[in-house]
Amino acid sequence: MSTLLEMSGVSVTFDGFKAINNLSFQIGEPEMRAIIGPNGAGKTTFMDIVTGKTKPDEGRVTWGDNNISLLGLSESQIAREGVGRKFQKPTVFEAQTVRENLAMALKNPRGPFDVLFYKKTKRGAERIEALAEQIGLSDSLTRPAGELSHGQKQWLEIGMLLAQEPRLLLVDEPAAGMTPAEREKTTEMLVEAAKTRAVVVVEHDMEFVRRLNCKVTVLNEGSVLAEGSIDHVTKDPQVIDVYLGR
Ligand SMILES: Nc1ncnc2c1ncn2[C@@H]1O[C@H](COP(=O)(O)OP(=O)(O)OP(=O)(O)O)[C@@H](O)[C@H]1O
Repeated sequence: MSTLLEMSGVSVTFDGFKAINNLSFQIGEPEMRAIIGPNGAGKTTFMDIVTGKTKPDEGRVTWGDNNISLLGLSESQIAREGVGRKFQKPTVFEAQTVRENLAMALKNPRGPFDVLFYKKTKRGAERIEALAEQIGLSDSLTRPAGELSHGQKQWLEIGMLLAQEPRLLLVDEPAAGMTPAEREKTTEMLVEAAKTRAVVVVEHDMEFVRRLNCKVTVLNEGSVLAEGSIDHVTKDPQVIDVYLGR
């Protein structure tokens, strides 16, 4: 496993308040990583830094085989480098079918206007079917996305992100609002995705985190408080004190 993303000594201050405080963090490729921590620990800000939405005051953020700095890149350049982000609320095109949503999201070497190309060619159709299979929506390809359940919309959005073949997928609280069965399926989907890329999941649901069966980073007050297996971090007295014991 090689290092894909490295943050070192990163700090961000909002109105005099250090939301991220000398944070160092590494993620490998491929790797599944969970990030947990109390409200205000800096989890969202961390993702904002990776995607270029927030620029740190200090520190380095390097990426990829040539250790390029992400700090000089715009949000769209970072997305093109292969960073995908799934926000908590699903944002799919409700009036379009599942198939059309996936077709729109596919990385298209012929340019952004050629949705029909993907719908009509064999390769495009196969890719859509494979993605639908991966997200458990094979039977729903012709349904408008607006008709899907909350969990299914989340899966569709995960599929749309996977269509772009990100090297790093950031996922914010995927389990929120899902039924236990949907959560289980979501776990399987993310675990599968993390076999070929880096996936970083921010989640409060500890059962969900346990099932991801991966290294866990605990953030607190903008820094790493603990890191390791779920059993390691859940036994850590400091983690119990600031997060789990509450
Ligand atoms: N744009 C901003 N301006 C001012 N303060 C901010 C801004 N964004 C975040 N903060 C503050 O920075 C701290 C870290 O926030 P962040 O949203 O990253 O935490 P979090 O770990 O994602 O929390 P939660 O679990 O509640 O989502 C919080 O105290 C928050 O109020």
